[in-house]
Amino acid sequence: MAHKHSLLRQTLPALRQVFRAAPLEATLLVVLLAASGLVPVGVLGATRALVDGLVQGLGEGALTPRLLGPLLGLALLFALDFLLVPWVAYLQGSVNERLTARVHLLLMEKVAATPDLTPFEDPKFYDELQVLRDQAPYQPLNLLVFLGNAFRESLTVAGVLLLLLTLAPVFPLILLLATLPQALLTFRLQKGVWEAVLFSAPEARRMRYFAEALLSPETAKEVRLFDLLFPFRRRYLEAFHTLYQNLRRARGRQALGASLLVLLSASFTALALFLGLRQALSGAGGLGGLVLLLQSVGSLQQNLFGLVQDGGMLYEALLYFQRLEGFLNRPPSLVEAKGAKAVTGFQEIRFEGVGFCYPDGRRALEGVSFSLRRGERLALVGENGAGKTTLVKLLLRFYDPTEGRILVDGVDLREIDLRAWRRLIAAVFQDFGRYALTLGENIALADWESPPDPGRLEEAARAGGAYELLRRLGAEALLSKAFGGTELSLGEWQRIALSRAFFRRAELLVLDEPTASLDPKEEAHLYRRFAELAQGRTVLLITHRLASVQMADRILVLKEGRLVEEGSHQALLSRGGVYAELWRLQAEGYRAG
Ligand SMILES: Nc1ncnc2c1ncn2[C@@H]1O[C@H](COP(=O)(O)OP(=O)(O)OP(=O)(O)O)[C@@H](O)[C@H]1O
Repeated sequence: MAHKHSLLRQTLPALRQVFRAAPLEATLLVVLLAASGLVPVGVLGATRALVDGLVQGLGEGALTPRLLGPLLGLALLFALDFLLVPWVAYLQGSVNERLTARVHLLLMEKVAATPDLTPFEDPKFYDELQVLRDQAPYQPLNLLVFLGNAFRESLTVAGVLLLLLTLAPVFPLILLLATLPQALLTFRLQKGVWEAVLFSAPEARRMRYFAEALLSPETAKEVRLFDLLFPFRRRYLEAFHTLYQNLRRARGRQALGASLLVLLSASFTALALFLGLRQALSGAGGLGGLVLLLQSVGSLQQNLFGLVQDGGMLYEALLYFQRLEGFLNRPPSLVEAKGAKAVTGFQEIRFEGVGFCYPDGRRALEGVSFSLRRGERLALVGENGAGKTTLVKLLLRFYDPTEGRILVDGVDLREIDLRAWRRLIAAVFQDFGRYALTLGENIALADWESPPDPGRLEEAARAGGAYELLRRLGAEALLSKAFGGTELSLGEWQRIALSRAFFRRAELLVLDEPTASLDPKEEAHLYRRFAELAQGRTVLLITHRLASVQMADRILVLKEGRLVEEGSHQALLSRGGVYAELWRLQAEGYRAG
């Protein structure tokens, strides 16, 4: 009973998704599958009646109604069987398409609607997402095919056993003994194989990873330059051999065990036939009964083994839907406060003793306090890993501080409506997006709800340095090679990302290394325009190029997660601290160059 329950529990999440994706078609599919599962049972019954009719009518030389009935029945059943095939395929295909789209949509909604980035820090979340994403294109189809087969085969087995009951109760029992042990053993061993596959997931994943590294265009240059085919191929093969050894061992056990049971199966089959023959000779079951018995052995074996063979794929598909359900039911990592305040602007943002540890325990910020007033231009500098980007992530509330708080006009950021807050901000990140959309769309994404406005697009492109590009290619030019569009250089993409930020008429502009890929001319140009562009806006600029920092009203220097210096360029230079040292090093570098 407990087993039954767990089987049901395993099947429910999958069934729920199937019926939500396509309720009508799924119901129809169940009906057709049930019919196709019962057809073989009907064929056995009709064959038995036909044989019995034949024995009785032997020598009469005419087709009696006793023969015509079963004959017609058989013809109809065969016709039905042929008829069901295309319609089952049609429904499976159609439900599959809707189910696959549904699974993808559920994943997209769950992941992209998460307001913060904390889940991505959790390796378990990340792994789950990876598996769910990788298998989303084929597990729905596996489910429909293998669950459908299992349903049909179970019905056939049950029907055949019921039919055998009409001969004598002992027959279903003996035939089950003839077929079930072998099927069960095969199932158990087969399960060993799937588990070897599932549990050796790390190997399978490593294989995929190294194959991907050699096949993808992102790594193509280094692969060739450093001759990475050989080391990566070796790693691939190492993973493959481990996986292969495990699987081969499990498969060998499976074949051996199943062979050992052949004797048992043969004995019980012989016993059933002996009893059947005796019954037929005594005239009790008739010849039809004996034929039924013979055919039942074949049918039971075929269907039980079908169940076993498909069991592995079915198990995996059911597991997939269980995982999906678990993933979708994950509680959100960031819960928005009830009655959050919808802000429309701010006068001052204040960091008060802000500290932050990444969920893996790594401390990135400690005791950071400063304020940023409306209209001010603040630069954030510091060595790699000093915590600059982390500070921006907290400001955008991708994470909440682990100590201290961020106040917007005295209100804790956690009490502020997140969407309203983010609408006030435009940012260019180091890893900005490059979307396979048109050039115009790439820029206007920052405010996609507004109606198209060529004037505004032009203005943003001018501000971000993409105006030439816009004029040359046009707003309708499809970008990114993925869909046959134009590919841009990294610096050109960065101009688009900057224009996107300017497109959103935001109060606060956050620029994290906005010029890393720009040529010196455009960089100088951008900073010269900066005062004008930043007019009335509050700006937070992260940069390693100290020359560009001079346009800031105030500079914050971060070192190992702590705020160590704060002041204007001149004040910090005369202080002779970390900033002055960084400045001296850069200036020397330029002179040496
Ligand atoms: N997702 C993360 N999980 C764990 N640690 C992280 C994560 N992101 C960053 N860190 C760590 O936090 C510290 C601060 O990183 P951050 O990206 O804020 O530095 P940064 O000052 O912006 O550096 P850079 O100049 O290289 O961009 C680093 O030591 C980094 O290793």
